Amino acid sequence: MKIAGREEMLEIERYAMKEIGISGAVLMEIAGNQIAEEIMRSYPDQSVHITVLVGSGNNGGDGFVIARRLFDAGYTPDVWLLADEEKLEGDARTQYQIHTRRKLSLHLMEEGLSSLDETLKQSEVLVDAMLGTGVKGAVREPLNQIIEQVNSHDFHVIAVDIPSGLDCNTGKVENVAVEADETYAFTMPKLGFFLQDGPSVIGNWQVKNISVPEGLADDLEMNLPEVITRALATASLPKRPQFGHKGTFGHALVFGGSKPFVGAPIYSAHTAFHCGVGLSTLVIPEEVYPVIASQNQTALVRTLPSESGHFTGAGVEEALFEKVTAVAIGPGMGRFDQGPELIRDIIGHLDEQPVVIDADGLFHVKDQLELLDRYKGPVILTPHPGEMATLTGRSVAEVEADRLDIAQSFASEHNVNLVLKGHRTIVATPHGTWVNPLGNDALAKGGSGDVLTGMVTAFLAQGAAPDDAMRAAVYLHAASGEQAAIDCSHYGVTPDDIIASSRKVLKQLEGNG
Ligand SMILES: NC(=O)C1=CN([C@@H]2O[C@H](COP(=O)(O)OP(=O)(O)OC[C@H]3O[C@@H](n4cnc5c(N)ncnc54)[C@H](OP(=O)(O)O)[C@@H]3O)[C@@H](O)[C@H]2O)[C@@H](O)CC1
Ligand SMILES: [K+]
Repeated sequence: MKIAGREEMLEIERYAMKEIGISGAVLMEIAGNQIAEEIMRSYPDQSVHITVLVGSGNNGGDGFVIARRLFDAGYTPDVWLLADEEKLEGDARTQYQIHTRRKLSLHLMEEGLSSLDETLKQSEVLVDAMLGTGVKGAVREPLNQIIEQVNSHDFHVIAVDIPSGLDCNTGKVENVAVEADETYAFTMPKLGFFLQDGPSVIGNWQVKNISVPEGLADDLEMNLPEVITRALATASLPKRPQFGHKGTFGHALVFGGSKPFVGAPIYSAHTAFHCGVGLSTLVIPEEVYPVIASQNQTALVRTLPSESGHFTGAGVEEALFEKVTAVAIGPGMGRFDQGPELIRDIIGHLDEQPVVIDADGLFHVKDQLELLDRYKGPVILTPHPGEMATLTGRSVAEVEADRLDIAQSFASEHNVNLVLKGHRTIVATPHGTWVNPLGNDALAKGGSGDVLTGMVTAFLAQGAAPDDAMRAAVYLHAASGEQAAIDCSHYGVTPDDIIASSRKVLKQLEGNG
């Protein structure tokens, strides 16, 4: 499922009208109908109090269609036009004229905001058709006040195409946006659903087909990001030959650990084991061996010389990587002077196996990014926004404000594969970008990233291509977090719970495939 911005939606709409010959009024009619039908399905009792708030653009035009369809079906919605009638033009004006010529009831702004608030107080369902993809900048008077009023009430809010006030491209809410329970997006979800403030205002979202095929985006050669749907995640999992032996399923090697961080590499190696690898091996500093060995039951353990609880950089040799099919560097590794050299040395000894770099592995690689482009095998980086800021020399705020573009351009510029973690994790390769629609606060905990590293490494070790491995892993990780929160509460989820839930989720995905 592709994700579109404002300009792409306009281009697709233009194409549908000009080249396919579906007029704007027809598109609007289908769009409005689709949402009216959803409302009627959810609220079969026609006495339900529905309020439709209509703005001056085409989003408002959709609102008029929804209202008319509801009247036709025996409902009596309160419809408010929140703009000057003179301002309406084009298809929105046509819909307004149909509404008024049919003498369907309509409230106007002259009635005043307090009268609108009286209506809102009695409403059970609110349809937000004030502003759509065409919003520019901060919401102006009086709509900003009206949106605040709307948000202060406790009714079911249905946003038409996008919650009013949310920027379609950036996901930024400049001053105020409708907090929707449900958003019905036409043709495609919008970029803003997944960025910045978007996830917190869109509620549950669904796409409605309005007779504009999604494939049009490809015909128009739009290189759009895609949503990692459950089906895509399932298709991205490595295939498992039924009669394989442990050698068939790969060998993941995790380089990490230090005195303060003994748990991290264990989580990664342990996760890899739970996600299907035949073997996983931990390579850790000698001094932490006793602690790690006592806590680890699934991975083989190798040690390298250490000093003050960190690797010294010595001891990396080819034999470490024999029969290894994917390597993760970084979990719990910490920062130490020889770090950059150690990373160079590890990569220098690899034989084109995929390499995942995470945590302080990223810190050690930040000043030698050319190493990544030069390496002949696939490189996968899994930064959180802070690590991405370090890699790019920007602030965390800058990274968060422009996640998608920063991830896309970093992947292309350095010829790497990137998982930019966050509330809506982004997967970027030099050839494409995907957005994970899942994830919750239960994942925001130390150790959760190490589990994700283990998942990506596991799928790579089993032969998945980098984009497949990253998509499968980020989806599985987030779905496991959601499942764990159901089982153990949002407060109580630990990395071990995410690992345990991942088996449940994998089982569901296996059933889907
Ligand atoms: N694409 C498709 O295939 C289809 C699209 N469709 C629908 O069209 C929608 C896009 O419609 P659109 O382009 O007319 O823009 P829309 O969101 O109604 O807003 C424009 C109005 O908002 C106003 N306004 C702007 N900023 C503002 C602010 N900060 N504060 C206050 N006001 C502000 C602006 O006023 P102005 O700034 O010009 O004075 C103007 O009046 C789309 O979301 C979907 O619902 C469907 O009908 C079917 C097919
Ligand atoms: K809207």
